[in-house]
Amino acid sequence: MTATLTTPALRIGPYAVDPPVVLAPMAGITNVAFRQLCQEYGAGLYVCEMITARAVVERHPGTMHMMTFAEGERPRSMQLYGVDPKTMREAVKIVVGEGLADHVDANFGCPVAKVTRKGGGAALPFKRRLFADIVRASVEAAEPAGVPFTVKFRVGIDDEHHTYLDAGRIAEAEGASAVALHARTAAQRYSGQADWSRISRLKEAVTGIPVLGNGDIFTASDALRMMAQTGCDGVVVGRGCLGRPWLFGELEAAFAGRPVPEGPNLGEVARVLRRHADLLVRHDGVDKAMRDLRKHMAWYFMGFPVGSSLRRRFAMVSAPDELDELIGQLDHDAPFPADALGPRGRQGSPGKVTLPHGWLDDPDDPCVPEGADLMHSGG
Ligand SMILES: Cc1cc2nc3c(=O)[nH]c(=O)nc-3n(C[C@H](O)[C@H](O)[C@H](O)COP(=O)(O)O)c2cc1C
Repeated sequence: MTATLTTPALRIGPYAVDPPVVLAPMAGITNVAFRQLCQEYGAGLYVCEMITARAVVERHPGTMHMMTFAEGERPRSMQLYGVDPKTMREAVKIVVGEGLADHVDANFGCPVAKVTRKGGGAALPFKRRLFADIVRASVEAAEPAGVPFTVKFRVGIDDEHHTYLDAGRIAEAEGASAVALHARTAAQRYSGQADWSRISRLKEAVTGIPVLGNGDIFTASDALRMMAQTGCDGVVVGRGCLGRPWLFGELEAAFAGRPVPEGPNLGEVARVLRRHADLLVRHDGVDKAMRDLRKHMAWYFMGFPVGSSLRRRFAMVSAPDELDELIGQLDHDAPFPADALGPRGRQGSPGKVTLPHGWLDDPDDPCVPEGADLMHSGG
């Protein structure tokens, strides 16, 4: 039986997301060029890099540039990060009111110390009332324009402080259009395995809006397995598509019950890499494009027979001509490595989550520390 026969269509507000696949927001990765590249392989919902709510309100020029979408990219899906209801309301009002976004997601999953130390990211859902206030304020700002607001979070701070079931119930009660769970705690960072049984439990707790599952989808069959095992309404794919934008084509085929195409050989990967470079140059100019592309090189060549000195040269490429010259040196016939599981991107080791003093003493204390809405990148 195929997933299409067992899986009802995913709807997020007014949008049918078919196949039920979402590109995870990834800071420094899911810019307009990368989204466009992924969208060339398959349909789904493609979320932009995380944008700081305060920077939107202050109309930070770099932030406004991050809100670039390709012509015809619909829905324009934007993730915001904020820690207080007022700033989030204002930011949502701006991006919705000025027609910059058709879907707004909020990031409550960031485990980075400089964020959790201020009570943001994955620390925030522990403060149930504050979390509810932020969701309500954002929904109130988005709803009049018919723009759905969704929420992404982790299992909790650590194994002693799980927040996901309450976060899901609160988000639903306050009018969110869907929730997405990265099935790890903040203390886990990206280590170990995502615990998909948490997604099943969230699905039982949240019955009126779609529940999206996230964590460790590296192949199309992982996605089908997550849907079948957890009953989730859709999947969110992060590190699995790094250096592998064609994964979205494989997901589309799998969800339609078609055979999943073979992975590309090295020559085809080089063509994808070249296309990625072109898209980046078009949006950002050569210098920024090459800087951005360099971080994707190791992911593109993962498992392929590319010598270390050639890899190093790719990782320092500074111009499209040079890229072409290096591509010419690759063994284009090298087949896709059958045993490569795919790039895991950043893994990070587990560790204690840095929190504001006394944060865990009172889960309902809605205080926000001074200067909490800091600029940052990371998820
Ligand atoms: C480089 C990188 C940047 C990320 N940035 C964000 C972010 O800005 N917002 C967010 O909600 N999650 C962010 N994440 C987390 C992913 O969206 C996703 O939840 C996580 O990678 C788990 O999914 P995966 O196992 O498919 O990678 C980031 C992850 C990575 C690897």
